[in-house]
Amino acid sequence: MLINPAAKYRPFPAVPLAERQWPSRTITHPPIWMSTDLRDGNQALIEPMSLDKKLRFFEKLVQVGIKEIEVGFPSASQTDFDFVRMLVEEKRIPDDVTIIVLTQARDELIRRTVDSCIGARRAIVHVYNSVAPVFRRVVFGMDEDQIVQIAVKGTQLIKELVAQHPDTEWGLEYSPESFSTTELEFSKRIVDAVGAVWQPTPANKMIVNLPSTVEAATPNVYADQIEWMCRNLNDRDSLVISVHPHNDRGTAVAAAELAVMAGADRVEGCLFGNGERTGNVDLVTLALNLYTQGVHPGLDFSDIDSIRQLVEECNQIPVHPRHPYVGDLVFTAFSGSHQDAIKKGFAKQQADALWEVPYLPIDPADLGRSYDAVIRVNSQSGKGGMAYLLEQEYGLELPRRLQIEFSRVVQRHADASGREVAAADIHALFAKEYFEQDDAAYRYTAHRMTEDSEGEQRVQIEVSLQERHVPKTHQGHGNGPIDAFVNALGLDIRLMDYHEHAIGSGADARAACYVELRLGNGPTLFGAAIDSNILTASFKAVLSAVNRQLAQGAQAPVARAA
Ligand SMILES: CC(=O)SCCNC(=O)CCNC(=O)[C@H](O)C(C)(C)COP(=O)(O)OP(=O)(O)OC[C@H]1O[C@@H](n2cnc3c(N)ncnc32)[C@H](O)[C@@H]1OP(=O)(O)O
Ligand SMILES: CC(C)C(=O)C(=O)O
Repeated sequence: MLINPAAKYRPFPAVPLAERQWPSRTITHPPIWMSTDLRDGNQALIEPMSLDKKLRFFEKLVQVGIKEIEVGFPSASQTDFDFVRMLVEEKRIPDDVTIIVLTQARDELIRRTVDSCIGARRAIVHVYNSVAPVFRRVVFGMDEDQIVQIAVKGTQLIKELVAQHPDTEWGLEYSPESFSTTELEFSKRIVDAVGAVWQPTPANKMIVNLPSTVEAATPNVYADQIEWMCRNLNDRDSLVISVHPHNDRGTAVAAAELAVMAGADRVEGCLFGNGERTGNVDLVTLALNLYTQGVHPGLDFSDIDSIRQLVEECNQIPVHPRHPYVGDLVFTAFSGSHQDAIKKGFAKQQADALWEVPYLPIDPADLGRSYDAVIRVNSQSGKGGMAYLLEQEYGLELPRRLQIEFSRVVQRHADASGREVAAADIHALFAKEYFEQDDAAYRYTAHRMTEDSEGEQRVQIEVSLQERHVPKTHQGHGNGPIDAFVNALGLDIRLMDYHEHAIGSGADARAACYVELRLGNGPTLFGAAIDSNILTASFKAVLSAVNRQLAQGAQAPVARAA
């Protein structure tokens, strides 16, 4: 890189726009969406789409609800020409959808383009020529008047040709290509000249598409340019002002949004931002950005994964895992504090209330994505993530202090493996630590209990256990079943906390119990168990905690203090 980039690159000049209005506007309704996936998107593919792929993509765009679809550059390739003919002849264009076909402003190309649409109910011929100084000088070697003549003559020819096919409702779209790097006065001049030929009316508008063919400035500059054009073009009420932002600086979405605030009525782009170089603006992100502001975009992305699948297949380009709204990882949190907040947010979120789940700008369910993938666990995760997964996948509602205790087990595992820990792995770790306990000192076998309504010591219990693989029976009594069980064990146990909940419902319901206790002077530790009988679950949970105490070095057995 250069020490002084100013020797090679110039800053983009600001637009002298007095009292610009767009910064204080908000977007309250969606623009007209135009998909150029089958044209700008297609021309940027390593392998352009086949007829079959184009058709499947077209049908998906229709299903999503896009009403203006640029279907190709029919004069450029036989496939594009054949595709337009197929749509027209096989009557595959719904009544409320309009096809658009692109052509350079060259006679033979215009003729073939108009031919491709004959018989269509409605079609828009999109004609362009590049107007920026560098194109005038380097590519065309023409002055401003000659460049205006290319556009004017092209429009005249289109007008003559379409007049010969009155059964089709024809529209015109004109793009001064490379608009955003062109002097505004010259862009106005050429657009007005095209309008003077086409003669649009408020009832029969002409589309003026103002592309940032190469994005060269911050989005506010583009917004200024659009507001300037909206203020200064002739017959504004007979025009649909369209924008076509490219993403060379990575700010196409912002540029499109600010341009709409500045007065653009229509946005051209591609699903997930395919298109020349860094792509066209991503229509999905734009639409869902609106949706998260409470404005329905008029497009349906409620099964966004199936849309992504089709687009990836047709474009042969994967969508990035961090792509807004659709990427594999965008509804996933690995870091502990994010997981904690998301878990709490989901727990508090009411179905019909305003969306308030921290870190998630949209409800994944609105896009047909599942909550399961929201939280994933690795070494950066805390208790919230693993607790969420255990609850969602296995119905285990761990009390808070148990979450803290068990998260250390998960953390050790994640650090050692260096990998993501799946929900099934977390459950296996939990089962090993609390349920299975390979070297358990005590294992529950059976119990018999009687309750006496008289006196203080009302519960009598006989407990059968395996103690270090030796069958033993103990008797005890207490003022409740757990008290009686603990007394029967004859160990110095102090119960600190107890939680239980049902897993499932009806005949298959089981009880989960979590018991926090201290054995002698040992640490306070949890035990956990699941059983179809709630008392058995709680006895097993006590033994689970005792076993963990002993495994961590407490003396066994510890005699109960007198
Ligand atoms: C910004 C955009 O995305 S615009 C869309 C771009 N898409 C495409 O180009 C994809 C399809 N294009 C093609 O297949 C071909 O370019 C074709 C069929 C359109 C034309 O092919 P060719 O006749 O071989 O010309 P080529 O591709 O080299 O284009 C350059 C010529 O077109 C002229 N030209 C370029 N744009 C325009 C225009 N909008 N209006 C009139 N002439 C133009 C150039 O001056 C140059 O003319 P020259 O050869 O006399 O110097
Ligand atoms: C044809 C025009 C609209 C274009 O694709 C561009 O300028 O990027």
